[in-house]
Amino acid sequence: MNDPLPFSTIVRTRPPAKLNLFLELLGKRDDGFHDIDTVMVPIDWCDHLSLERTQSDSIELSVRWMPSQEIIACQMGVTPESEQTEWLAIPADDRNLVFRALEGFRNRFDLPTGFRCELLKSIPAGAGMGGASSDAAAALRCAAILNGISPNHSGILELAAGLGSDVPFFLGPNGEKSRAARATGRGEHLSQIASSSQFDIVVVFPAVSLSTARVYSVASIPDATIDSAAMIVALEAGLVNDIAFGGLNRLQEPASKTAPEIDEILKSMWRSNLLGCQLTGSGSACFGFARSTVDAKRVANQLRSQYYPGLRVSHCRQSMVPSQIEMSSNC
Ligand SMILES: C[C@](O)(CO)[C@H](O)COP(=O)(O)OP(=O)(O)OC[C@H]1O[C@@H](n2ccc(N)nc2=O)[C@H](O)[C@@H]1O
Ligand SMILES: Nc1ncnc2c1ncn2[C@@H]1O[C@H](COP(=O)(O)OP(=O)(O)OP(=O)(O)O)[C@@H](O)[C@H]1O
Repeated sequence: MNDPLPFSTIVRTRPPAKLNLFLELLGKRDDGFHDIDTVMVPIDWCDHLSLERTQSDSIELSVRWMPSQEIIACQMGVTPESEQTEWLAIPADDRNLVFRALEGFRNRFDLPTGFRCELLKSIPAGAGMGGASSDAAAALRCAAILNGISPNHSGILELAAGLGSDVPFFLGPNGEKSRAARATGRGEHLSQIASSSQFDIVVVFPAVSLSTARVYSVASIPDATIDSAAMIVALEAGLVNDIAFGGLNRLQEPASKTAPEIDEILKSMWRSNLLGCQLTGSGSACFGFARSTVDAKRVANQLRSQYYPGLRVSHCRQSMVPSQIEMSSNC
């Protein structure tokens, strides 16, 4: 453990979203979780997080949407106050996973000092894109660096797994840089997948957020489960057709029953000539692989105008976990 960095130091990072290219349910456990076999990739749809130490013993968190809540509400054809837009209201108190991560960090390392954190949101919430989990992992790593603790300290991994099943993925398997990983157990056991390709992916968020617990609660375990091995081979070989058409998400059916707009969006995505369209995580966001960068831009524009206002559509590429951290001084 080194000395903490000066109070004037600010660290910044861009927590990425994730997509589940493959997600099989292996069984329901006694602790209320499911054993899963999933393959995830980080993508370049990112939030922005900055963190500094403070002399107080508290956590100050501010959260706002980029470019603004009003612009996003306008794109989606909703008013920020309406009941259907709970996904726009991101809490800045102890309901926020970043707040809980920093609080857990202070307790775990017995810190007398506090944190000031600014979170700029871009990743849709309740979308199955792991936005809150990624923010929490980023907050833990930034907090570690500011306090002279290695981001690979075993305490960071323990805190991450305690915050949520998806959080460890955003630390990278064994803290190593990763473009794809397999997660098993309830999602906290990670292994690296040697993938170096970058694919063009169209990601679509319909204006609905889904509760992960609710989607799992109505899912059934298949009689015969499928293994992620073929997806891993396809990723390692960089074969976009095999990846796209080898996708599986066992939560897609229960999520579509909860939110019928998912099936409608998926049908439109298939019609626009994307390869292998499916739901990510517990939804509601869907994605499909494009045949080229030009095709991805064309399909994203087409879906945006077809549904305007009503969808958030983004042309994404694979990125990397953990996110890179930059340091500056406000002196
Ligand atoms: C759907 C995925 O995003 C796929 O990567 C994850 O499995 C969900 O991970 P997460 O959002 O971090 O979920 P957690 O916060 O750990 O759990 C929320 C709730 O989802 C259910 N849950 C979650 C993970 C899991 N393997 N089995 C479950 O049954 C449990 O009811 C749990 O109470
Ligand atoms: N930092 C955060 N960013 C976004 N939502 C947050 C955050 N902290 C807490 N939340 C709450 O968590 C819920 C959704 O979180 P998140 O965006 O991670 O869901 P998700 O995309 O379904 O994630 P997952 O893929 O892990 O299931 C929302 O109800 C939101 O209010």
